[in-house]
Amino acid sequence: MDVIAQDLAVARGGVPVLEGLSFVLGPGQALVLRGPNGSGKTTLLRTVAGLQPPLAGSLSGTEDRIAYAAHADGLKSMLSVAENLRFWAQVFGASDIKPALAAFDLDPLQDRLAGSLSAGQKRRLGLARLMVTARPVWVLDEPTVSLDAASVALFAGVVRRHLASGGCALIATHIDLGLTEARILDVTPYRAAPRAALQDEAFL
Ligand SMILES: Nc1ncnc2c1ncn2[C@@H]1O[C@H](COP(=O)(O)OP(=O)(O)OP(=O)(O)O)[C@@H](O)[C@H]1O
Repeated sequence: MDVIAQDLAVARGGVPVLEGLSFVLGPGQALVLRGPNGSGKTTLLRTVAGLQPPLAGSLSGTEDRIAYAAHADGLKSMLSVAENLRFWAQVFGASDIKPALAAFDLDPLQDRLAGSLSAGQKRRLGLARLMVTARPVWVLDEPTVSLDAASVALFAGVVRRHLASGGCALIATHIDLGLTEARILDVTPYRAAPRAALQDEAFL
């Protein structure tokens, strides 16, 4: 099933950010969002993930199919690495956390409390969570922040395997993940036109 965005407009804090945006994301495909800071990539990802409604246009193929990895890792600091993964595996009805531990080199850390991990280790755990959701559409916001080169390579491999197994990914990233088959969508041309009335309100 494809994810289809048609003539989508998205807003943040009531202010339109992007408009007129359309794309199709099919099985095995990756779409990388580009654009300067503040251009609306996160807002678009939040909308696709269902955390906020679109201002206009339509989205299909997203319901109950999205695994979203946001800036905040959202880990339970008083649970161990393995307990965190088990928790999410139960929420999503998956059972085996071993492949996720192995893929992100978390085996040696599995009994450590998540709260005691370094920033990069926390990020690896946050991303490992994707693998226990069994969801086909990965929506990733700057997934490589805090990761060293070796971890970026691990992560790129995980994404590649996800695509090869029929999954897809929508990724906002400033770095090149080396996904040669990924398409690029620069959001800059879709910036919403400034609205005088809304801007006036902002100065009140
Ligand atoms: N909580 C918020 N309330 C109101 N406006 C916000 C909020 N968060 C972000 N914005 C604004 O919405 C616009 C789009 O921000 P967004 O986070 O989507 O951009 P981005 O392309 O993801 O940026 P970056 O590359 O810096 O992560 C920006 O002008 C930003 O200042």
